[in-house]
Amino acid sequence: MKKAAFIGTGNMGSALIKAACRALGPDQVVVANRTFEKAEELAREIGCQAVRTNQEAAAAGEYVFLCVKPKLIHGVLEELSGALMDRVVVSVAAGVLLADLESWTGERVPVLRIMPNTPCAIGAGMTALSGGKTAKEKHFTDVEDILAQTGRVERIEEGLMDAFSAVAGCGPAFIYPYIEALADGGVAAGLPRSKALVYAAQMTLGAASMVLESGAHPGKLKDDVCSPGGSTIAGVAELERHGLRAAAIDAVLAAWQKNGQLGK
Ligand SMILES: NC(=O)C1=CN([C@@H]2O[C@H](COP(=O)(O)OP(=O)(O)OC[C@H]3O[C@@H](n4cnc5c(N)ncnc54)[C@H](O)[C@@H]3O)[C@@H](O)[C@H]2O)C=CC1
Ligand SMILES: O=C(O)[C@@H]1CCC=N1
Repeated sequence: MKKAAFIGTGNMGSALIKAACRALGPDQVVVANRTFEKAEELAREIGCQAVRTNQEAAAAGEYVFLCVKPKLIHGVLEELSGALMDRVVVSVAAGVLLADLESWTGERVPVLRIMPNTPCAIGAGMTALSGGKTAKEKHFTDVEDILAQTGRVERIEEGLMDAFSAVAGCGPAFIYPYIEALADGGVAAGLPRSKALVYAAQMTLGAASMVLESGAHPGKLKDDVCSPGGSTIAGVAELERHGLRAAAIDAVLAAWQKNGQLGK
């Protein structure tokens, strides 16, 4: 028996599969996808096993990670009914409630939800974890061990999962356009495109690390960059004039509302 089976090898599934292979070793990971060739190609790349059906994956792995679209979770669980004895189901799907997962799997199957993000692929992810009624401490710690190479993992109440998803799950897509736009500004000011992107991305990484490592309020860190009468405050004033903060808050709220609808 392998430790982890993954159903769905798309953007999020493949990021988690790579991290699980690093944490457990590829011999502990089995993967399946609707298009087998896609699972096979990933398995060949990282050395884990690909199987042709979801049932084979569930039969081979103790922790069964469901990495398909929210609307497909119910159907996949119906397909797996009878194959989940002594298994633990871990859903990655946004907006699909633990209570629904429990009703679709049957009461005796422990169920957990996780909300990862794509930077899990390089060990820089932020993932939340919630457990259903029959999930035991061992199930939490086992999932945390499987996710050990994905980055930061935190247990949260399920009621906060949609809000967490909006900030951390969707968040990378709110940051990439910003990095791209900063680089565009750099290009407009004369930097070569390839250099401008590296400078913008490394700066973003550094600024985020300052928030996490210093514990200082982002407002204070911003103030530290703004020399009186200098260039930074001129740029900050432009961001405020264009409503950067309102745009960021509205983006998170729109994603939060949508997350709540995805499982329905
Ligand atoms: N993309 C992201 O950043 C994040 C996604 N999620 C969740 O992860 C799940 C997957 O999302 P993505 O990876 O973005 O989608 P995706 O479309 O990239 O991947 C889904 C994969 O599932 C496969 N698939 C479809 N039906 C299947 C079936 N019946 N059996 C086996 N495989 C099947 C598809 O061929 C595809 O490879 C969603 O539920 C989403 O809410 C959660 C956090 C972040
Ligand atoms: O866009 C989505 O629906 C998923 C949920 C979190 C990130 N991607």
